[in-house]
Amino acid sequence: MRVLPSFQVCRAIVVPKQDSGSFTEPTTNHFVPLLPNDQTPEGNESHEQNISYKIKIAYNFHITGSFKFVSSLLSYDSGLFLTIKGVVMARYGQSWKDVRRFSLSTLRDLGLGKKSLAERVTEEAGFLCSAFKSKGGRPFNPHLMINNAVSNVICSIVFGDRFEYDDKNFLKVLTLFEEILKASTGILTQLTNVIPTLIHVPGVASELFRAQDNIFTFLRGIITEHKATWDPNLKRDFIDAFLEEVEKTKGDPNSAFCEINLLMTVGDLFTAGTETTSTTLRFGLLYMMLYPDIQNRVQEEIDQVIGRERKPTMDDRANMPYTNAVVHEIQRYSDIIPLGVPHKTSRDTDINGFFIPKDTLLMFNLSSVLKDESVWARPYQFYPEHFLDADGQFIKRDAFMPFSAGRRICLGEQLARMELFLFFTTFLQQFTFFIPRDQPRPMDGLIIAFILETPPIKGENTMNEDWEEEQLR
Ligand code: HEM
Repeated sequence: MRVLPSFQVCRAIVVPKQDSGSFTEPTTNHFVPLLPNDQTPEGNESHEQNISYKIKIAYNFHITGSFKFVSSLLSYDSGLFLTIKGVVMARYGQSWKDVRRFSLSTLRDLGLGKKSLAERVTEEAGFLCSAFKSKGGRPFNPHLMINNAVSNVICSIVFGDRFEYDDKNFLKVLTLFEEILKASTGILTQLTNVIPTLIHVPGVASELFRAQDNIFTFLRGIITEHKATWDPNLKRDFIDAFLEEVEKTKGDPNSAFCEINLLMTVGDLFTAGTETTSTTLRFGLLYMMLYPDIQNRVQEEIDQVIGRERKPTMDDRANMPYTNAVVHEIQRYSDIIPLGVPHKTSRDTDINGFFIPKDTLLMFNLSSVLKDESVWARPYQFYPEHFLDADGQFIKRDAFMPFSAGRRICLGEQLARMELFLFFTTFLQQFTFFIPRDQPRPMDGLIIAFILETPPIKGENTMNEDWEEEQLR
């Protein structure tokens, strides 16, 4: 493995497919405009090749769903080959393009970027605050409740439904995300990554894919229900819109709109739309507990601009530079997806003197940009002033790229930004968060999983375990 140093825009850890002999030694700073997917030639590959993607098991098992589902598509040849559909892990090509374009336009049709969706988010934030209030000021861990509320936003777009915070089935699904993240750093994953043939040992695959399998069973149930009640004249949600495309393109062997792709895309939106935003929000609350002065300043701004009664709207953001800066700093400092999503060069590539051969796995070191010492005044501190000018006005920073960049930039960025601002502002409008007096100060460090996790917060844990057990019983 060779680490390419000092990129101006985005840095990459490059993992050569075979030998590293073909790499030239970097000598100067290099500019990398997020490489591989932007440069893939379109064209004469077969449909099957277009959707196949070679990648190491450590990444496969996070994202691609149940082993049973993909098992027939697995083969072994100095690594694992999977046929992957959906958006997140789909190989750059026509199928990915069609599904990404469709997903973006359907999300817009269903309210993304419009007032109606912002109102849905504020409504959900209100439900969540009521659930917080029901704790009567006692310490508790808001982990699952926040996940549930955030997930409800993407669920209402994709499934046309939300789930109550005490819905036992849904809470079980939410705990599966954590299982997946924990397993991602587990010993079995590491071993399988080093010795991919292990996947063929009976029991290994089912253990690795157990949680995904359960998530996909849940999603299959929802899709089956939709199919049973589908009315072509009524577009209730994303699944209905996708079913319409499946119907329209029936008989076209090259169509991306097949049922497997429906399941994978719904899985992508559901998982990507739940864990990322809720983890960021939990980091936000953690930082507010750790830095009460910053929390006070946000609350003062909320009092001035919104007051205590009116619900926050997206229009408020322009008048709230400090809060906006804090929300950005939460994302910069928590840096929850430090290595982005892995990509692969689909042809030999030459970038400013680097030769990167075809089929090289690339991981983008987003962390090196979000914590770049030459850009940020205090890269390793929580410092909202990173996003404020001398007059206290909000400033955009080029090196703020938690959503990555290029053609594969996060599809849900707009939704995530809206959710972060509205949830966070609603929380601080209604509550002050602090560490229980008898508890030690939690760390502001990170737990490494595929995405980074908040550390356990002791005082909250006690309550949470009771609460979670109570909910799941
Ligand atoms: C704070 C919240 C979020 C963060 C930090 C985040 C970050 C990211 C990152 C780093 C990538 C990889 C980009 C790349 O491959 O270079 C990504 C991809 C993606 N995200 Fe997000 N994301 C967030 C929220 C969401 C939400 C709410 C959705 C749901 C709509 C979503 C859907 C996706 C999808 C579908 C992709 C794959 C895009 C593609 O490959 O074309 N994300 N996200």
